Amino acid sequence: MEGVDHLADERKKAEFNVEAMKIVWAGSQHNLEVSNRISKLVADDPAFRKDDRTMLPRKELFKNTLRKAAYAWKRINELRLSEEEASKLRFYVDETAYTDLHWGMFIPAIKGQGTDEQQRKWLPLAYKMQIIGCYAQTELGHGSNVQGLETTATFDPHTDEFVIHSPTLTSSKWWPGGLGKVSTHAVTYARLIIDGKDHGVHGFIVQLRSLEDHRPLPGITVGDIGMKFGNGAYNTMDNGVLRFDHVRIPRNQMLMKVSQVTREGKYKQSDVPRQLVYGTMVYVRQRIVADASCYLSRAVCIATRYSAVRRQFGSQNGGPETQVIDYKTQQSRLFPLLASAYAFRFVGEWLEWLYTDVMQRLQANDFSTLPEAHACTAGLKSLTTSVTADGIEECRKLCGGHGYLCTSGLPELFAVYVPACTYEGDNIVLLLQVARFLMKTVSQIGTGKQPVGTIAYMGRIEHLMQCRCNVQRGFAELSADLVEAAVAHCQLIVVSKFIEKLQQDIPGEGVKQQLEALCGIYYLSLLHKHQGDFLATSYLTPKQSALANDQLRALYSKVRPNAIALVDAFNYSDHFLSSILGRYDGNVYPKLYEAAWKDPLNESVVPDGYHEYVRPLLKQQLHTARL
Ligand SMILES: CCCCCCCCCC/C=C\CCC/C=C/C(=O)SCCNC(=O)CCNC(=O)[C@H](O)C(C)(C)COP(=O)(O)OP(=O)(O)OC[C@H]1O[C@@H](n2cnc3c(N)ncnc32)[C@H](O)[C@@H]1OP(=O)(O)O
Ligand SMILES: Cc1cc2nc3c(=O)[nH]c(=O)nc-3n(C[C@H](O)[C@H](O)[C@H](O)COP(=O)(O)OP(=O)(O)OC[C@H]3O[C@@H](n4cnc5c(N)ncnc54)[C@H](O)[C@@H]3O)c2cc1C
Repeated sequence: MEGVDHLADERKKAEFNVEAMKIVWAGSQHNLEVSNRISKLVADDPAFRKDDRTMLPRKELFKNTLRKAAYAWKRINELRLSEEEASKLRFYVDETAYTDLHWGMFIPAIKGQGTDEQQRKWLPLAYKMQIIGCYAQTELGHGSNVQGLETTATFDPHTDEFVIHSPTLTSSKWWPGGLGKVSTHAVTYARLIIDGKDHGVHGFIVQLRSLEDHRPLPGITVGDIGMKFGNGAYNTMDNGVLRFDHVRIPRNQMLMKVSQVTREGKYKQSDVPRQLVYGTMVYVRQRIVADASCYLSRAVCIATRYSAVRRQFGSQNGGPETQVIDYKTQQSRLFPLLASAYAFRFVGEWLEWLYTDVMQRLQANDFSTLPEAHACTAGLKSLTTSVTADGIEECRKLCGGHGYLCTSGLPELFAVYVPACTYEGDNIVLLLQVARFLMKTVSQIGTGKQPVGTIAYMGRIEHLMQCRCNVQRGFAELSADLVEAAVAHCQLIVVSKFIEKLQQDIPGEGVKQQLEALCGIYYLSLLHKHQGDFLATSYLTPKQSALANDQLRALYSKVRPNAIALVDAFNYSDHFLSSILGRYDGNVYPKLYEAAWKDPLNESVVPDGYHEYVRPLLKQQLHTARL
């Protein structure tokens, strides 16, 4: 019934202060206040309706996204929202759009790789959205291999310009979000050519469309690359294709913080690592880690609430059937994901600190922690997005048949999230970067002391490195194993940061105890999953492994009465979750039934097509012997 909290009994079981846990999840009292205010602002505004997305044809869907983005911008300015509040508003609008790339990559690229003069020129235009930008790096033929990009930027000393050109079909820019139909400018990555010498990939600001009539400028061919996975989902984004036919830009539109080209055409590489040209990707990877906890927690919230509502089997003498959340199999699938959501939240906080620290060091020309930052952002982006993508799908399955309905919110959540395993760096390619970092670390141990434990096999590689073959062959031969080592390395970071979080002062009755239980579930479920490795390397005895599994089950029982309260602490509105299964009040069945009749297919009792295609079948006079 309306107004009844079908989960009230579950909420009464909580053994901790949920309001205090909301502050832990939000990061601070201030963050919680801003989240509450902006989330309500969005949820209460019908202009931000999103329950129709999966039913709109692409052109209508996209136009609706443009409308929402323009309306959001209008509200941001009317209400004079701060950058923090504006970012929260875009988060709660919950619709991928060209603005993600404008604010999330185009502006950071100029801030990270532009000179002070270039920032003074371009950032005010971008902040006022008088230009709209995208990040055009990936090409049809190359995405992972940035050094393989083919677009050229050839310096013309006669005119003090760069000529931007797409020499081959595979050099066409392909995938950049916001490029297809909206962006007026791009930070474009191209090979810098001076007097016939290739200086590698650099960033350039290129205008793509007229600010008067939005038509592509001369030499520019640009469009959308077409429909992507799922209905609605990422099809609100205009991922584009772009070709340059000898497009001329002024020399001062090469981003020149890291390296410069003088008026005379002299190339100057500052004494900074060339990899700083990759800085925007590092920035986004660390943000994606924090975002993974948001996506995973949304799916877990839906699956947990529904698991408490859903009853199946187990009725005694006509009494109520068993809540599926009480089945150990349901708990063994759901609670590690709940623990992961919290774990990723905390490692995301730490990674943001690490990134900020590295950026401050760079200001002082201290590059000592750059390799660690690269390895951590790459590895944690890979780990958290893979677990989150798989976790959203598991949450769909945890909801049985109803999880497959669009009104569960889970199919679209999955469809919009899964590209995170690919964009900003394919997850395997990034893990190989971590493995390279690990190998370099191990080789630097290099005093003949063999690594032990789960990285013992790296000693064999090191041995190969020293005697029988070169690093490349050893690395390539064992790359699949090295990727597993990289994952283990990243898991160690996640567990360590969860434990460090628990060593902080955490106010609120019972809050720390719940987080300790979730931390235990996180590392014990990992131990359980990989117990073969631990047993094979004698890190664990069979008895210890059995004890760990017993403790894991005990922790499931400890978390069970608190599960609903632990997902309430995510503080998501019903509007944001957009899920009948995940409703705060648990009023699932009536709302599922009500929603079904709103589907356009039910606008008529007899479906379109009946008379043409069904009636003739029913009325046909079959003359086959079979009948
Ligand atoms: C779910 C929504 C989330 C939204 C959250 C909010 C985000 C903000 C908004 C964003 C909106 C939407 C997100 C989607 C948009 C997607 C955008 C993109 O996809 S942009 C394109 C991304 N492309 C890539 O990531 C390409 C991946 N490839 C690479 O990074 C490189 O090619 C690499 C690293 C694989 C290889 O580079 P290279 O060949 O140059 O190096 P080597 O491997 O030879 O290594 C040499 C040396 O360099 C070190 N190195 C490499 N990279 C870095 C780095 N980034 N920083 C520092 N150091 C680096 C490497 O470790 C080696 O060191 P050595 O000491 O020699 O071993
Ligand atoms: C939704 C979406 C949005 C995007 N937005 C943008 C954007 O705004 N701007 C932009 O520039 N790009 C964008 N991209 C492109 C994205 O960054 C690339 O697709 C991504 O970097 C992967 O590169 P790739 O497509 O070349 O994959 P590939 O590298 O071709 O991967 C194919 C397979 O090859 C494997 N592989 C590749 N290299 C190696 C290796 N050395 N060793 C072992 N295996 C390897 C990979 O693991 C993978 O299994 C977007 C992509 C998507 C899907």
